[in-house]
Parts: sequence; C-alpha cells; structure tokens
Amino acid sequence: MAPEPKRILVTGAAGQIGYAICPMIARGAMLGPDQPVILHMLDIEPAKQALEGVRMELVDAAYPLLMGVVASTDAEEACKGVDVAVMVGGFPRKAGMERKDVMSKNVAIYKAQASALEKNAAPGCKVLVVANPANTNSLILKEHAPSIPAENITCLTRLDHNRALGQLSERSGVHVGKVKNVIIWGNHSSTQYPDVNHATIDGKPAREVIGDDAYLDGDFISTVQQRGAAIIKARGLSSALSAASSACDHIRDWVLGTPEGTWVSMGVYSDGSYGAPKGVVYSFPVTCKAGTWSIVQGLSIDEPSAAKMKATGDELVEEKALAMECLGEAA
Ligand SMILES: NC(=O)c1ccc[n+]([C@@H]2O[C@H](COP(=O)([O-])OP(=O)(O)OC[C@H]3O[C@@H](n4cnc5c(N)ncnc54)[C@H](O)[C@@H]3O)[C@@H](O)[C@H]2O)c1
Ligand SMILES: O=C(O)C[C@H](O)C(=O)O
Repeated sequence: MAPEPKRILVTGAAGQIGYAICPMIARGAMLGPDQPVILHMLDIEPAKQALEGVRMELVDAAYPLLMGVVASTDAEEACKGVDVAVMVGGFPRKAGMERKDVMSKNVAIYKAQASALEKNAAPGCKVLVVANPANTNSLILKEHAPSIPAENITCLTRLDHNRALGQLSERSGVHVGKVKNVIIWGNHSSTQYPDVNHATIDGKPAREVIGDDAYLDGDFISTVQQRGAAIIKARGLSSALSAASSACDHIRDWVLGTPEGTWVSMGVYSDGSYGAPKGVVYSFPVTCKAGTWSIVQGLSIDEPSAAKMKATGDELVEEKALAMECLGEAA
C-alpha cells in the first residue's frame, strides 16, 4: 500500500527557484520515488496569477506522485498541516548588491512567517530556509517560532557543498559521484569556508589527488565562495536549478539518511562545536539518520582553517545584530 502523502510547503513558489523545485518534488527527488506528496505553494498577492500558472502546469504534467496542490497567497492556509517547509520566498540579490542589502526586506518576512508555521504546520515539521540571508533568516524564524524545536529549523548550504564537489570533480577529472566529504563551514556568503582537508576523491585524500595545495588554498576557495555572484553575472539572475536541486538533496538526506561514510553540510543552530559561535545558524558537516542530523565530531582543524571558521562565525554574529536592528529588537 502506498504511504500517506506528505505535505510540502514551498514559499515563493511563483519565483524562479519555485518553478524549478516544484516539479522536482512532484517527481520524488525530495522524499523518494515511493512517497506521494501534496504541494502547498505560497506567494504574495502580486504574484497570484503567476502562481496559478504554476498550479495549472503541475496539473498538466500529470505526476503520478502528486496527490494535490494548494496554491495560496495566505500564509496561514499554505502552512496548514505541512510536514516539510522549504522557505524560498523573498527578494533575491541582483547584480551589484551585497547580501546585506537584501537583509532588511527578507528578515521581516521570516519573522512574519514563523508564526504562521508555528500555528499551522504538522508536529515535527522540518524547515529549510533557502532565501537569503539564509542563515540569519532561519535564525529569525527559529526565534519567532519557539514551539518548533531548534533542530527542526535549518538553512541551505548544500548548494555550496555541491559546488565544492563539482569544482574538485572538474579539476581532478573524476566523476562528482566519487568526490566526498568536503565541508562548508559557517555562513552561506562569501566568508564561508569550503574545507577540503577531509575530502576524498575516489577514496583517496583530495589533496593527494589534486596535488596542488596553492590551488586548493586559493582559487578553489574563492571560486566556491563567489559562485553565487558568478552565476548572477552570467545569467543576470541568481542560481535556480542548482539551488532547487540542492534543496531536494538537503531534505532527502535529512529525512532518508546520509549514505554510510558520507557527510553533508547543513546550516544548523550552533551548539558551539569547533569553536563556532553559539546562538547563530552555522554550517557544519553532519550525518543524518532516522530524520535527525548530528554534527560530525572529532575532525582535526589546522590553524589556517580555524581562522577562516572564526571569520565566517564573526560575520554571522554581526548579521544577527544587524537583523535584530532591522526588526527593532535587541540582539
Ligand atoms: N541558500 C542558497 O543557496 C540560495 C541559492 C539561490 C538563491 N537563494 C535565495 O533564494 C531566494 C529566492 O530566489 P529566487 O531566484 O527564486 O527569487 P525570485 O524573485 O524569482 O522568487 C522569489 C519569490 O518569492 C516571492 N515572495 C516575496 N515575498 C514573499 C512572501 N512574503 N511570502 C511568500 N513569497 C514571497 C516573490 O513574489 C517571488 O515569487 C532569494 O532570497 C535568493 O537570494 C538562496
Ligand atoms: O549569491 C546569491 O545571492 C544567490 C545565492 O545565494 C547563490 O549562492 O547562488
């Protein structure tokens, strides 16, 4: 017998990531090929007609796993009974803008939607924040939805993780499926630290296979840090298909588990592991089992890495203060 359908909320569903992720979810890329889903799509009033267009296309695509679509501009209605919430709604960065420029608009949205989720989501709902500033938006959501356990609120750094895997694959000529265990530490911003010190390529240490420490400590890091900006420059729009695909990867691994011997990067509420600041959402290496994530412990950290991990943590503390200021709250 087929399992009961799971309800998945996508906010900002009429936008570009929304348009890419809804069909992926309906095809089973998020919860697996045997799990029926009901899509809840939320957007704002000015996007109502476009949202209806997406709903019509989902019906037209006749997905076997898609058991229903709720398309709404009312956050309370859209959040009713959802098991997974993918929070994409907000304003994207445009060419020439720093992520901080989008902060004031987006944190206010996350404060407002926290209570809609808290009141209406199914118990145990897993939340993934994609909209930027992703770490700080998810922190604001957590602070304003106190009845949702902190461990159920995460942000997307899997895109950065996948970007790092992709770069190592291109450089080594080894298929990306054989590249494992990079780490994204900290913020989903240009201060993030993509760390290859524990990564493997075809089972061997990445540093040994690449054989070029100057590249790994230089261009590799800046390429991953700046990839979002490079996509904006190339497309005139921020990344969408890769963001959507990585968001599916994030939820799939969280719900169904990470493969044995493999970790992934997730932005989670910091417990201070590896000297990260507490009270912010910081990206760590995690493994997932039975719907829960745990931070991989005991990895050796050299001094240059520790300095980069601190710099991105410091930025998150600053972002938190700025967000609180935008919301008129004390940090
Ligand atoms: N974390 C990541 O890795 C990552 C990657 C790519 C993009 N992003 C971010 O994701 C967000 C969405 O990007 P996009 O390219 O889809 O943008 P987009 O502008 O195409 O779509 C955003 C949608 O959100 C809607 N929206 C605005 N306010 C809303 C609200 N209060 N409630 C519900 N919906 C609302 C808009 O109407 C629009 O349809 C941006 O903040 C972008 O910077 C994050
Ligand atoms: O960098 C951005 O503003 C877009 C997004 O966060 C990305 O990483 O592609």
